Amino acid sequence: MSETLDDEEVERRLPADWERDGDEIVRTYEFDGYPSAVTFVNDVAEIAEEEFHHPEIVLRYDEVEVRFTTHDAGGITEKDLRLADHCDGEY
Ligand SMILES: C[C@H](O)[C@H](O)[C@H]1CNC2=NC(N)=NC(=O)C2=N1
Repeated sequence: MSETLDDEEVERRLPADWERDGDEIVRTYEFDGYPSAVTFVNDVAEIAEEEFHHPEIVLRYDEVEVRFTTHDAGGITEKDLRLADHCDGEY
């Protein structure tokens, strides 16, 4: 099982544009409209399934909020940081 990262390491390694919210990391991506937001959600869902590490996603008209935490570990792990990078790569 993945080990949770300590506060300093999360702060140091959190990708730009991501924030920490308790035991989660979160980023809100902005889009020019709903269709492109939905496309992004599908891209994220594909990666999440490939990596078997799934975010909470809130789909709004022109933005998508993505939240990661590692439920199995009860906090933020390497997996969350890695998936955050994957999501940024799809944006
Ligand atoms: C049984 C457990 O849900 C699975 O091992 C996977 C599925 N996707 C997951 N996604 C996230 N974000 N955290 C997990 O701990 C996790 N676990």
